[in-house]
Amino acid sequence: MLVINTVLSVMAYDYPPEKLSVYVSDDGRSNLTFYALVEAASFSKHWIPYCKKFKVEPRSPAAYLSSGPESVGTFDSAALLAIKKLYKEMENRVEGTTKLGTISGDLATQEGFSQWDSQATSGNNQAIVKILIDGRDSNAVDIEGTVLPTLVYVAREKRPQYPNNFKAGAMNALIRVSSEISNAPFILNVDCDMYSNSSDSVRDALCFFMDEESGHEISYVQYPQNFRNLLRSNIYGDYIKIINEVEFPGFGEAMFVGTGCFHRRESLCGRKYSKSYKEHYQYRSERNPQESAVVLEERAKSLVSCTYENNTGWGKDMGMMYGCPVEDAITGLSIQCKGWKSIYFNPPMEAFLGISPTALGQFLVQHKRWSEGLFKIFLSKYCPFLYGHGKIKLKVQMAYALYLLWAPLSLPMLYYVVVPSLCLLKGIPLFPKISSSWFLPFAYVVAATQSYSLGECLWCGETLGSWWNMQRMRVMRRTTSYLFGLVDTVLQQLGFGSSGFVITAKVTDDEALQRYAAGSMEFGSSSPMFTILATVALLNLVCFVGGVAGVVAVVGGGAGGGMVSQMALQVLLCGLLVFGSIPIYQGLFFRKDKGALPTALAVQAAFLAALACLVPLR
Ligand SMILES: O=c1ccn([C@@H]2O[C@H](COP(=O)(O)OP(=O)(O)O[C@H]3O[C@H](CO)[C@@H](O)[C@H](O)[C@H]3O)[C@@H](O)[C@H]2O)c(=O)[nH]1
Ligand SMILES: [Mn+2]
Repeated sequence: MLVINTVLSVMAYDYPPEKLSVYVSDDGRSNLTFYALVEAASFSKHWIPYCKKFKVEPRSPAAYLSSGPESVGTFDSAALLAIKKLYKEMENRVEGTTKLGTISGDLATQEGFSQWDSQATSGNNQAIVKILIDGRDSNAVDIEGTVLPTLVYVAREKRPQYPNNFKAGAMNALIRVSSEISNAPFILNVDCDMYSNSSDSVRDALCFFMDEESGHEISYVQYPQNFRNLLRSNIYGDYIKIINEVEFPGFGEAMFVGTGCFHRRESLCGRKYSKSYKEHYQYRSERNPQESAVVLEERAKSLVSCTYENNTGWGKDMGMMYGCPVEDAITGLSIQCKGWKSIYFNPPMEAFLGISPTALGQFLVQHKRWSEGLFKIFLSKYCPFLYGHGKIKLKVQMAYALYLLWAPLSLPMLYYVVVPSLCLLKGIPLFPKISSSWFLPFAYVVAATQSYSLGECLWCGETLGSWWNMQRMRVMRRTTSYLFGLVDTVLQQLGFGSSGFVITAKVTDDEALQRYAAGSMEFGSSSPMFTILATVALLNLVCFVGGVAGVVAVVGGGAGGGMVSQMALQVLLCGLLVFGSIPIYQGLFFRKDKGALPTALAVQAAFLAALACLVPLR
C-alpha cells in the first residue's frame, strides 16, 4: 500500500497525462507488488479524475483520506464516499492477498503473473518489464475518457554472481527502460516510501529548466526531503529541518539527496555541459505509435539484464554512480563537476513526504550507511577539494566537506565522552580553573556553539526539548554510527570487505509504533552499537558519582578549595552526559517492554565500563 500510494500520487500530478510515465522498480521482484500495481492501475481510473475535479491535495489516496477531507471547503460528499469505498475495497484486496502470500484463482493465470515461476528467488531471477498502462493506447483512459499516464513495472535481472549495485543499479535500469518506452527529457526520482505532497511540483521544477536565460545550464532541481512520521517530541533528534532550512539554502549548489529530485535526462546520462548546449538543444522524445507493447517490453528487458552494463560507462560516467552507499551525493557532485548547475528548491508546501526510522537501531544503521558512504567520497578521487578544484566554487567544496567528514568526527567525540569523565573519577584536572583567564576561550566556545545551535533550532520552529534531543542524538550518532562508518571505510581502503546498502525498515509492528508515539526510545535488540551506548552511559554514571564524591571529600577535608574551580568543566560535561543518557538507563534497568535493552547487554556493558575505570591514566 505504501508503494502504490507513492505511485498514485505521482500519476495524479497536475500535468498533461500523455506526457507522464511512471516506472516502478521492484528489486524485491515480488508478484505481490506487481499485483498491488495492477490494482493501482485500475483504481487510478477513478482517482486521477477525482483529484483533478476536486483539486485534491495531497494526491496520495491514503494521506488524503486520513487528512479529514470531510471538513475542508466545498466538495461533493457523495463522490468522496464513493472514492473512499473504492480505496478501502482495494486496500482489503491488496492486504488480504499479502496475508495469503500468493496470488490465487483467476488472477494467477492472467497475463503478467505467469512470469513468476516457482524457482526464481529474489536475488536470482530473470528480468520482468510489464507495461500496465500504455499511454499510447486509446483505450487506456480514465472513467471520464481522459488518457492515463503510462505505468510500467520493472524488475531487473539479478544473479548472485553479478553485483547488483543496489539502489544505483536499480535507478540505472529504470533510466534505460524509460529511454526505450517514453524517453522524456526530464526524470523525477522518488523513493518508494515518499509520496508527492503537492501536485504542482512538476510545473514548478520545469520553471527552472525552461527558464529562457539560464534553464539550459541546470542539471537538476532538488526538493528537500521531509518526513511525515516525525513527532514533535523528536525523540531521535532528527535535524532534517536544520539541514533543509539553514544548511542547504546556504550550500551554493544543491546536494542531490536521492529522492524528490528532477533530473535532466541528458546530464544524468553523462553529458557534459557546454556553452553550445542551448543552440543545439533539440530533444526528441516522440514515442513510436506503431510498435506493440510486447515488442517494447522485450527490448526493455534486454536493457536490464545482468550483462548489459559490461564494458559500458554505466555507474562510472553515465547514470547513478556505483561503489558508494550514498550514490546520490557522489552522482550530484560529479554532475556539478561536469559544468552543470543545480537548484535547491524549498517551496512552502512540502513537495515530498517520506518515512523516517522509528527505532534507534534503524536510525543508527541508516546514519552508518550515510557516514561511511560520505567519508568514502572524501577519500576517493572524487574528494571535492581535488576533483572539484577549479570546477565548483570553494564554498561548495567546503559545504560538501561538512557532510563528507561526518565519520571522522567520531574520534573527538569518543574522546570527549570517555577521557574527561575518567579523569574526573581519578581527580585529574584537564581544563583550566574557572578563575584562570584560560577558562575564557573554553567558556566562549561552549556558549557560542550551544547558543548558536539553539537559536537555529528555535528559528526553524523546533522546541527546546527537541533541541536537547538533537544534542543527545548527536553524541549517540557520533559514538556509534560514525565510528562504525569510519572503521568500515578504513578497512575497505585497506582492502577488507565491501560496502552494501542496508535498507531502512518500512514496516514496524504496532506495539513498537505505540512506544514510538509515546516518545520512548526503541532498542529491543542487541547490537554492538547499543553496547557502546550502554558502556558510555554506565561509565559516565560511575565517573560522575565517583568524581563528585571525590571533589566533595577533598573540599570537606578542608584542603584545596581550588578543587571545585579546577574540576567544574569536567563535572558539567560528565553531568550532561549522564543527563542525556537517561533513556539508556531506563532501557537498561527500568523498562520491561519489548523495546528495552537485553539483560545480557547490560552485563556486558557493566563489565566493559568497569574495565575502562581500571585503566591507569597516570
Ligand atoms: O538494493 C536496493 C536498495 C534500495 N533501493 C531503493 O532505494 C530507496 C531508498 O532506500 P531506503 O531503504 O528507503 O533508504 P533511506 O535510508 O531512506 O535512503 C536515503 O539515503 C539513500 C542513500 O543512502 C538515498 O538514496 C535515499 O534517497 C534517501 O532517502 C528505496 O526506494 C528502496 O526501495 C533499491 O531499489 N534497491
Ligand atoms: Mn527511505
